[in-house]
Amino acid sequence: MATKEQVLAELARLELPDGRSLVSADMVRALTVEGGAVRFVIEAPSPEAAAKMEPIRAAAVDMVQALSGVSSASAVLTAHGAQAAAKAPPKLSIGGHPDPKRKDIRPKGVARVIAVGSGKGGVGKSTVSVNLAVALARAGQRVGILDADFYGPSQPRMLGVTGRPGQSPDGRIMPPQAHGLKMMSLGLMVDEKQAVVWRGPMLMGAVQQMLADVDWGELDVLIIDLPPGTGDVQLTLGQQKVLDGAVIVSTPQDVALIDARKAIDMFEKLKVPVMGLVENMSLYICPQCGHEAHLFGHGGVGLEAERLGAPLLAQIPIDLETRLGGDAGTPIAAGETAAAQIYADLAQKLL
Ligand SMILES: Nc1ncnc2c1ncn2[C@@H]1O[C@H](COP(=O)(O)OP(=O)(O)OP(=O)(O)O)[C@@H](O)[C@H]1O
Repeated sequence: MATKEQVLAELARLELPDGRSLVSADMVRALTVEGGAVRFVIEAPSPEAAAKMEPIRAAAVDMVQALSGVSSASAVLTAHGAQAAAKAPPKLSIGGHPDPKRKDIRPKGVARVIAVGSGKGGVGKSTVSVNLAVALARAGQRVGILDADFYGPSQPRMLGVTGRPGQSPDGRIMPPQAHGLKMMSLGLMVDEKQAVVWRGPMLMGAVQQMLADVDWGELDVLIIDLPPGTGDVQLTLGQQKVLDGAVIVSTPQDVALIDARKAIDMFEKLKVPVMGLVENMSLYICPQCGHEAHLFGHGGVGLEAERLGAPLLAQIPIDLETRLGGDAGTPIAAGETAAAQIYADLAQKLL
């Protein structure tokens, strides 16, 4: 069986026009080797560079395929959003009341829209959203993530995307790409201080624009990272029949669970199927001695899932690497740790 190191060593032999290799130019992302099947993402510095790199991608796949112990190889070419952003600042402005004439805001090319919600803030909803999105992309899905947590947009930081998105020739917003995902966030369009004073109609207008005015293209799934609670954004998305399902994140702590119940009730009233619950910060395993501590209680989310007849989709421990990855713009699910495996399993369950 080939190892990741052997694959990287092989890719390091493939020379780019500037003399560097895919490895020395730090373009290889999300490399996985599973039972002889090798998958990776080549992240180009800009969409223009990516457009010229198809022959490199094909050559890289051929080289890896020829390695002994490799049964199949595939690579996806993406472009990093930040550079693209610098070249094409959008003229489109976000903000303003929703257009009542615009009824159907669900993006046409998107097969499924899944919301990730929570009752209470700070339970890890954005962390779960982005890592689930990355895990789905690693499982071969075409995935987008819409950061609709307008009061605290964290996806740009969690995915390491800065700068403003580009604009397509027909005037739509081009979502930046990172870690194999298309991403859009109000945090890329307006000053954070501006958005926090927005109320109902402004938020609904922004939701409408970020779904309908963004060129999401063809996607298998769009994950929406909701604001915490049961506010205007949730109502707009539910009433306008945008959502196919919702995943609820909670910690096992009672105060979080009480609020999670309210979020679940709201989705039920809106006739959005609750696909399951995720227990985040489920336990802490001491890296020194292996002792398990249930800092926020134990089992509460599982009991709630049972009461609802909805699956408990995952139990995610408190993990330093998860927090560090989130702060550094490298979601933990893009790596090979135990936490990454939990997200891969969560993605499989949802698939
Ligand atoms: N399993 C985990 N292990 C360690 N840290 C975590 C875990 N889940 C989330 N965090 C950290 O907790 C903090 C809050 O997480 P996050 O922003 O995802 O929560 P949220 O519910 O989206 O919050 P908000 O209500 O502000 O939108 C972040 O610093 C994140 O890195």
